[in-house]
Formats: sequence, C-alpha cells, structure tokens
Amino acid sequence: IGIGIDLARYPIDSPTSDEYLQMVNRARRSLAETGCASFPGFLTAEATAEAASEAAAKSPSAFVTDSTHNAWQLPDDDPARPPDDVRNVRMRTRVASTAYDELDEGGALKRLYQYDEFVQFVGAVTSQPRLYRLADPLGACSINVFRPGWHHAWHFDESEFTTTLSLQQAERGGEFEFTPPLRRSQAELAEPAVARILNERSPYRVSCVVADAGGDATAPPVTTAPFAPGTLQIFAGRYSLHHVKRVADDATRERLVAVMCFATEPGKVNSAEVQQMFWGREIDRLHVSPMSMRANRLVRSVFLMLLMISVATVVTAEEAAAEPVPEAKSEAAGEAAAAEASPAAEASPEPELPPLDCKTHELLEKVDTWSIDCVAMWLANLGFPELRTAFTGNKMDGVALKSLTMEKLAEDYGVSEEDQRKKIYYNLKDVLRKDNAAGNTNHYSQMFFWLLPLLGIYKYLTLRYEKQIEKAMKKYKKWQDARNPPAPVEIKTFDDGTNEWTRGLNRDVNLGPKKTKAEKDEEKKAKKIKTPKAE
Ligand SMILES: O=C(O)CCC(=O)C(=O)O
Ligand SMILES: [Fe+2]
Repeated sequence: IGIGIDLARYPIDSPTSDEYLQMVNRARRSLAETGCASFPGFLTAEATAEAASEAAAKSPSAFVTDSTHNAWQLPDDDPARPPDDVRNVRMRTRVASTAYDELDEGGALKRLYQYDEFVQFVGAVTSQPRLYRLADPLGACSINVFRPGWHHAWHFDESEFTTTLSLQQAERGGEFEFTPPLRRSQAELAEPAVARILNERSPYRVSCVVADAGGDATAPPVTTAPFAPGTLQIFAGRYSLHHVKRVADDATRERLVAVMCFATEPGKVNSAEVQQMFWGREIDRLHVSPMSMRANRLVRSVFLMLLMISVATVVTAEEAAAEPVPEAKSEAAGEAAAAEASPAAEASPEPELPPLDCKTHELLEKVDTWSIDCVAMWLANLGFPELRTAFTGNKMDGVALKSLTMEKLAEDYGVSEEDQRKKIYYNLKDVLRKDNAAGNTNHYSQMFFWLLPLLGIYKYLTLRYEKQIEKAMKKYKKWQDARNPPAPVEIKTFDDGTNEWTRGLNRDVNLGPKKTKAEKDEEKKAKKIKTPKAE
C-alpha cells in the first residue's frame, strides 16, 4: 500500500537530496517567522480519504471534552488580578478525541505516524536533532473531532511544536488561526498581545493590568491556515497563540484533524490528568487496561511487603536460634549433665539448676551491666553451659568478666583445651571492642531488617497515593516559582533585522541571513588553526 505520502512533492524518503534540504529550510524559516509550516497535499488523496473515513467511523465513540481554560492553560487563577483580566479569563473549548489505541493497525494514520522518515522530517523542520514519537498510548496520535457549534478557544500549547494533519473540513467554520510567535518561553505571558487578540477575535472581553511595553496599538497579525484535507501543519504551539474557530451550527460535516505528538526524549507520556481530560481514561502502557494496571500495582506492593517481612522474620529467627532462650538452654544443659551422670536420669528432664535470670536483650547492653546470670547465659550461648557453676560460684558478673584472661580460664576454670579458651577470650574481646566503639552494637543489622517492612509500607503508600503526592509536589513547585519567578528572556535583535532566534537558521544552505564580515573573518581564522599545513 505504501505510506500514503506524496513523495514526489515531499521527498522525505531521501533526506540527503537537495530538494529535501530546500524543503526543510523553507519550512524552518516559515516556522520561525510565521509560527507555522504548512505542507498542502502531504498525504495523497487516497490516503487522506482512507484516514478521513477511519476518523469518521470512530468519531461517534470519541470522548467529549467540554471545559474552560485560560490562554496559557495554567491551572489556577492569579488572585492578585481582577477576574476579567486576560490572565484569569476562562474560555470554553468543546472537542471530542479518538485515542491512539483506538486507531486501526495498518491504517493510513498509523502508517504515517509510525514511519521513521516522517519523524526524522518533523525533527528536521523543528530543528530537533533527536525526535521521538510520544510513548503515550492515548495521546501519541489522536483525532480531534469538532461538531457543529464546537471550537477550541485561543491558547498556547504546552508542547513546543504541534503537528496536525487535516482530514475533513466542516462546510463552514472550524478554521485554524494562529499568530506569529508572541513569546520565547513559557515564563513569558505576553499578556497585552493576547488581550488584544481575545478582544478583537473572540467573544470574550478582557482587561490587562500588564502595561504594553512596546506601546504599539496594532494587534499581532493572525493567519488562517490552508487547511484542505491532506495538509500537514507544523506549528510552534508553545509560542504562537492559536485557536480553531467555531464550526457553523448548521454544518453537516464534522471537522476532523489528526494531532501527532513527538518528544525530544524517548518514552515520554502525558500526565494522568491530561489523559483523563481528553480521553476520559488513564493508561501508562499500551494494551493494559487501567483496572489491571491498578491490580498489578497492588500485587507488586503486597509482594514487596511480604518479601521484606519474610526476610525480617528469617533473620530474627536465625538470631533467636543463635541465642537460645533460657529454658531451652537449661534443658539442654540439664540433659547433658544428666546424660553424663547416669543414663537412668534421662527419665527426669527437669534441670537441676534454676533457669537463668537474664533476658536476651540484656546481653545487648554494655558488658559492665551484665549480671552473674547474664555472664552465664553468654557462656552458654558460646557453647559452654557446663561452666555456669564455676562462674556463678566465683560471682563472675560483667565487671569481673572484663578482667578474665586465658590463664585464669585454664587455671581457675579448668578449660584445658586452648581452642576453647581462645573461643571464650576472643569473643569477650569482641563484645568489649563493640562496647568501646558505639555501645554494644551487634543489634544494628537487626534494626535494619526491622526497617524493611516499613520500607515496604512506604513503597505501598507512595504507589497508592501517587497522584496526591504528585499534586502536592506541583503545588510546592508553583509556590517556589511564585517566590522566585524566572526572569523573562530578552530577545536580542541584530542590525540586519533578524533576532537571536531566527539568525543563522538556514545558514548551512546559504538561505539564511548573510554573515557579517567580522563573522566571516572569525570563521576563516578558525579554519586556519584547524587545518594542518599541506607541506
Ligand atoms: O485542531 C487543530 O487544528 C489544532 C488543535 C490544537 O491546537 C491543539 O490540539 O492544541
Ligand atoms: Fe493547541
């Protein structure tokens, strides 16, 4: 079938040809000077008809947006200004939209949008060395439907450039109108110019508290785009004020236009708010229903929590096993003693010695504070329950334990094996060293593992309240911006009438403004330095 582009007229498949370069440079200049580059008949008549009939077929189920917004699509009013100020006036927009995921696979629109050379071409016209299709499953390429009486009020877009393809015109009304770029950044509002346009070309009457710096009384020129079906339009939506005029009430044909979105980074998607506003649902990956997405998130968080809790449990269980509880230990000691004394004593499992009066956590305190029983427990934990009687008999508490030596262990307590003595002695040194550093700190790892479930809960809550958090962050950012507003950018204008923005745009093919002599000299100098001597 082919893509459906009129390649004879727009050779976007041969990006190294002279025709291509000239076409791109004409478009760039037009975009910079007028705010819009138009390509009438970009799609062939057949492909346009195919796309238009697809759009018309899907139009009845398009999601309808009936909302109000200000010209900058800023969410809040400026309370410091009157309600009828151009900054605060809210205008109505009524439009329906068919989402990208509803378009036909292999249909004319998807063929165009998915054609890599097309993305390259839009990138070349908008001077973006790298341009990517928007990864938004709803907004990447959608179809706007304007029914009788509907219109899109004057506004600036959030995205820097907007690419549209006209599919069907209404009999009357529905024209796309735009101004040249009125501003250079989103921080700049250009209120006087916007106010003049609204007062002269909209049903709204607005005031403007901001003084007109230029003082010129004429409104910015407004151009009506040639919008015959099949026309591709690339316009500087962020800088040029634009609108779609009201479609006549008695029109029988809807206005249908495809809106194609691109980004300078891969993987970009619209916010959930934008998706809800224009398509009535939200979805962050292709072919996943919002319901299963939520379920998926829940399962993920629960799994994470379970994992963390189980890790924590295993670790604590291991530690508990390493430190037997007093009863178990005494039992073991009793059994061992009984087994040694006589096999018949097995019948009485009751230990002869009373249980040790020491809680496991007491051993986490400094050695100085250990009671006699705690010292005995420490020994039992090390695997020397049989030493309890001798140590207790010597009233060996924590303070006394500190002066224990290898010799004492051999002579006073009869630990004959050197390995065993070393085990006790080095373990003692070990706890004492920890005491000296930051208390007896061998419970830090335990603390960390207890924090894991909290981390799980934290993760769950952030996922659960993702939107609320995002909103709060946005509010905070706005509050910061309000405290510290970004400075408006001054446009530098040069002697030859060009400005910073348009200067040098097409210089690579000598279509742009002439270089000054100083600049030429500069270039020559640079070349001389770079080029090595021939001889
Ligand atoms: O419908 C059009 O031609 C332009 C739509 C537009 O301005 C927008 O979607 O932001
Ligand atoms: Fe727009």
